[in-house]
Amino acid sequence: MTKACIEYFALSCPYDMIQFDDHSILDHGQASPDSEANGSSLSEKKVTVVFVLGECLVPVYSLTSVNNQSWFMGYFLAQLILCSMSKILTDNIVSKELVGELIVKFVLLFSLCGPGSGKGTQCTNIVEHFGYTHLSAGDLLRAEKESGSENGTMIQNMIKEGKIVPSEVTIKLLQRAMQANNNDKFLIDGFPRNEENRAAFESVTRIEPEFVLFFDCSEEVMERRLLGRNQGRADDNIDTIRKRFKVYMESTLPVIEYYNSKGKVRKIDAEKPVEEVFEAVKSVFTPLHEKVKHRSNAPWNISRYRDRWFLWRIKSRQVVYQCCCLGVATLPEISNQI
Ligand SMILES: Nc1ncnc2c1ncn2[C@@H]1O[C@H](COP(=O)(O)OP(=O)(O)OP(=O)(O)O)[C@@H](O)[C@H]1O
Ligand SMILES: Nc1ccn([C@H]2C[C@H](O)[C@@H](COP(=O)(O)O)O2)c(=O)n1
Repeated sequence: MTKACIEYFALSCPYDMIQFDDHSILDHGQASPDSEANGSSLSEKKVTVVFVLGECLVPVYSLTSVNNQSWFMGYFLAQLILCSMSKILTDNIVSKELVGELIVKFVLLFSLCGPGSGKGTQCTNIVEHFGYTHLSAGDLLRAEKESGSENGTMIQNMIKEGKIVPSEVTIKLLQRAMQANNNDKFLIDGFPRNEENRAAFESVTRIEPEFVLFFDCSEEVMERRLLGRNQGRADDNIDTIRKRFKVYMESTLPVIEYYNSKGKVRKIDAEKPVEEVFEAVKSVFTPLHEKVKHRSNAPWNISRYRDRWFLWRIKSRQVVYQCCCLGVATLPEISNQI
C-alpha cells in the first residue's frame, strides 16, 4: 500500500553554484511526481536533493530504494551533501539564491547618514552592545584599494572626488564580507549611498533592511567633526568634504526618503554627545533585539510552496542550508515528523 510521504528534499544554495543545462530546471510538478501515479511503494521511494532556485528546483542528488524512513534518510543525506559542499559554498559570495531564507535569516540594518554624523562611532557601540557585525562600505572600499585590486585606482579617484563607486564593486565587497562572517545580524554602514546602490543591492540579494538608522546632523557640525578627525583620510579635507555633502544631499537623501516612505527610517539626533546619541540608538535597537531573540528560538519554519507545505530550518550560519521537504506530504504528516 502506498501512502503519502515526503519524497523531496530541497537544499538551497547560492545562485552561482547552479549549473544550468537543458534538464536542470524542473517544473515543480515534474520534480515531484505523485507516488501513487508512479506505482512506487514506500520502500522504493526516491529521494532527490534539489537546489531551490526561486520557483524552480534543480536536482543535484537522487537516490532510490530508500527505506520507509525516507524522510530522515533524505534529511541525513542532505546534511552530508551540505557538509561536503560547505567549503565550496563558503568560498562563494552570497548571491541571489540566499534570497528567501536570508529575508528570514538575516537581520540587516543600514546606517545612512551624512559624512561625519558619527555613524562609524555609533556602529562600534552597536556591535559591542548588540552583537551585530558592522560592515562599513567605505572601509571595505578603502581596504580593496589598499589590497592592490584592479579597481584600486578607480576607487581611490572616486573617493578623492567624493563620488560614489559603482554598485557592482561595492555590493561584491559587501557580499563577500557577509559570506565570510558567521553572524546573522549585519549592520551595513554608509550603504546604499544612492538609488543605484539601493536598487542593485535589492535586486541581487532581495534583502530589505529591517530598518534604516538616520543620524540627523547639520553640515556645520559634520564639517567640524570631519576636519577634527585626524585619521589621515584622503577625503577629510575641505574640498572633498564639500563634494561629499553635495553628493549626500543629491543622492543619499532620496534613498532615506524612499525608506522613510516605507516606515523604515529611525531618526536620531546626532548632534548630542556620543553617549546620549547611543542612548537614543539603544531605544531603537532594544525592541528589535527582543524580536530577533524570539525568532531564532523557533526550531522549524513551516511554509507553503505552491500548493505544498514544506519545512526548513536554519542550520548553518554560513550559507543557506537547511533542507526542506517538498512533496506529497500534507501539513499534519509533516508535523508528525518534527
Ligand atoms: N556625538 C558626537 N559628538 C562629538 N564628536 C563625535 C560624535 N560622534 C562622532 N564624533 C567624532 O566625529 C568624527 C567623525 O565621526 P565618525 O567617524 O563616527 O563619522 P562617520 O559618520 O562615520 O564619518 P564618515 O562618513 O566620514 O566615515 C570622529 O572624530 C568622532 O570621534
Ligand atoms: N556605498 C558607498 C560607500 C562609500 N563610498 C565611497 C565614497 C565615500 O565618500 C567614501 C567614504 O565612505 P564613508 O567612510 O564616509 O562611509 O567611500 C561609495 O562609493 N559607496
